[in-house]
Amino acid sequence: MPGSGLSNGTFNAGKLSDEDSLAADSDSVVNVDDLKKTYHSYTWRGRKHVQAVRGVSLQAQRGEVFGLLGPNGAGKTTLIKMLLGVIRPSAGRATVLGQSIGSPVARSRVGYLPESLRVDRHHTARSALRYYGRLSRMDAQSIARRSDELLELVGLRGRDREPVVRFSKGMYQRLGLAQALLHNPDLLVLDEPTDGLDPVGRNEVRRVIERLRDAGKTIFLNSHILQEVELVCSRVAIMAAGQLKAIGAIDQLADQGQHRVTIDVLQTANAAAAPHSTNAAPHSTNAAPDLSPNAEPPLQLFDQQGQLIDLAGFPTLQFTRQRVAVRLAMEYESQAQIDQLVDRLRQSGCSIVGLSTAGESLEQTFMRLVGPAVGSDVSEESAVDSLGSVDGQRETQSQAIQSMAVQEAGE
Ligand SMILES: Nc1ncnc2c1ncn2[C@@H]1O[C@H](COP(=O)(O)OP(=O)(O)OP(=O)(O)O)[C@@H](O)[C@H]1O
Repeated sequence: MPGSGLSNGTFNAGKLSDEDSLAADSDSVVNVDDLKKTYHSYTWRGRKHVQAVRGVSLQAQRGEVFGLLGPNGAGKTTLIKMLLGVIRPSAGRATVLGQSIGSPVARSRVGYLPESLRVDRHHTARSALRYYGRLSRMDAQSIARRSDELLELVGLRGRDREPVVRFSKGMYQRLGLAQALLHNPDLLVLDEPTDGLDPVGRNEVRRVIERLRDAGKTIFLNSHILQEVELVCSRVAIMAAGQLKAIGAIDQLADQGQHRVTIDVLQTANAAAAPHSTNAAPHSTNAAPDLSPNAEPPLQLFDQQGQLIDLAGFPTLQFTRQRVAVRLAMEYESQAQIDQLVDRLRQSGCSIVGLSTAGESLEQTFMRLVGPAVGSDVSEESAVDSLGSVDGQRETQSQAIQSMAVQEAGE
């Protein structure tokens, strides 16, 4: 990667031009209806079919940052390629800004930042933008004007005449954002825009994304970095095995999951480690029992009279010893479960010194919905990646358009 070891330079996101603030046609910028893609390929063992996308429907509204999440092989890149018009769907329908995907008008209004943009070493940021502008058939005057605005926007104004080999990865990605914005698209498709960036670089790219969102651009963001998605996206779609597992605001998705309560009980002489008693069901823990000779016996709670507190009604309770407390934690579905546990502890004379509840993180939501990583259905043995040298995640915009022609000719 160019520019390794060099600083990012001072970053000052510039102002957006009126052109950037242009409103899109309608509120539904991306409209996907039961979209499907099956890849067919031939090997010496016969024909293979990979159902990469199996009936996905979703909408992204104007001005929102929409996150697309999913494990490897979920079908995200295939979906993005269909939206960009790089490959044709096998079935279903989709529009971008009211135009059929793949149509020249739709393509002219979509900007794409591939995962790993390749810019020739000899280019400066300015000459690279000139090159991409010419590819998009922009005239020299428009290229110069847009370059000024965009270099300001992405914070590269003072560094625009340096060769890109001196750029850090963050600067490089910001240049990538500028090239994706050159023709002033209404929809931006960003593939892993912050992958491999340090926290400063991530923050810089995030700030540009936020400015674009505030200016009314719609952003479709494919990212593996869940924290990133949590920070910048208003809604997310979670895909696995070619299907949509969930779609909605991050809070909404998390609300459907389990919540966890943690209660700290003051550790007295009575609430100490002890072997299981026979007069009550043992407090369960999800962890496998440690059977080694030096293992500590499981923690249990005793009342003031030294009797084991019966907590068998709370089978998922887990215990950990804190400095001055014993921490009880369990998943709960209703407030009543917390009330019952608190009542039980108080009736037994326990002093509660802390209680907190927490919802799911996006990562927990993701794991709940997706589980262990799963790939798409393959009708025979393993999937074959027939894209060969045309790896969509590494394409520049112009290469993407060229590859579309190649793909379409082949289909
Ligand atoms: N050109 C192709 N020919 C045959 N199968 C393909 C082709 N492109 C992708 N696939 C298969 O389609 C499925 C979905 O792939 P896709 O690249 O869309 O997933 P993804 O979610 O983007 O994964 P990743 O995050 O790893 O990029 C996978 O099983 C993949 O092997």
